[in-house]
Amino acid sequence: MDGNRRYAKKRNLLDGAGHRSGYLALMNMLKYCYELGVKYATIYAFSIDNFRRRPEEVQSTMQLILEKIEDLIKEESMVNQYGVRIYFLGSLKLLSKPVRLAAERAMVATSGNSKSVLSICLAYTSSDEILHAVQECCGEKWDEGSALESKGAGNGLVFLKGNENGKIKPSIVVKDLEKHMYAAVAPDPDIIIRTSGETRLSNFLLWQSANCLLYAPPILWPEIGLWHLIWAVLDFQRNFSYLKEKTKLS
Ligand SMILES: CC(C)=CCC/C(C)=C/CC/C(C)=C/COP(=O)(O)OP(=O)(O)O
Repeated sequence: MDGNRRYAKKRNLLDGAGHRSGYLALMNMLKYCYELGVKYATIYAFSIDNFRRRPEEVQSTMQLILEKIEDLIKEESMVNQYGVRIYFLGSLKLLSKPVRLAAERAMVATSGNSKSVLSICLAYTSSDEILHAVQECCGEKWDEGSALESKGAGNGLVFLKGNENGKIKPSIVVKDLEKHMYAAVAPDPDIIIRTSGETRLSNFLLWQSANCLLYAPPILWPEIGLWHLIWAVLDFQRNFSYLKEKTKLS
């Protein structure tokens, strides 16, 4: 959702008003997605790097996020109308207690919804997600090794195998790591939309975007509309569905 502050500047508004307009644009886009039958949407709401912004800005953005999480879980919200289950992805321990608790409440409150999944990346970066997955994975393998050791099957390092040079390496496979990614709650994305014309991924879903269309319309996020979404889907259908099929087959 790039360009909220530039949108505010362009219209002589405060930064906060840019993020509020950004939130309205997000609600419209999600509604279009659900009407079109998109089952999984993942949004980059706040990165770990965003914590380095001015403290007042971090505080006001978090205040907005808190307020909007509360709105999302209201009975009459769009999330409940469309049967959307919410997940928050990221190092939630970095959030203030009220925001973290609200995020946890939203995950519990929507856990009975099953039509679509909305993943909200908060205090997220892809490198942090990958590190988290590696740590969890090694911990799990270590526990498996220790369990075997207690059964007398060897030492606690049973998950480490020697290779032909006598060096040891953990027997971790791609699937082990993927299981521990925050984003494991959804399949890999088909399309990433990044506004303001930027074609960088800025540490978003780096692992999961290996076979993904990046659509980067030259507009600021609050200016996004239905036509941009349709254009992204048509672009994907024209160029990418064939490629995806090929990747699956090879
Ligand atoms: C509950 C929920 C999902 C709330 C979402 C609230 C929301 C719209 C957050 C966006 C925050 C953000 C850092 C946007 C990026 O624009 P920018 O600040 O980087 O703008 P710029 O590119 O013009 O500097």
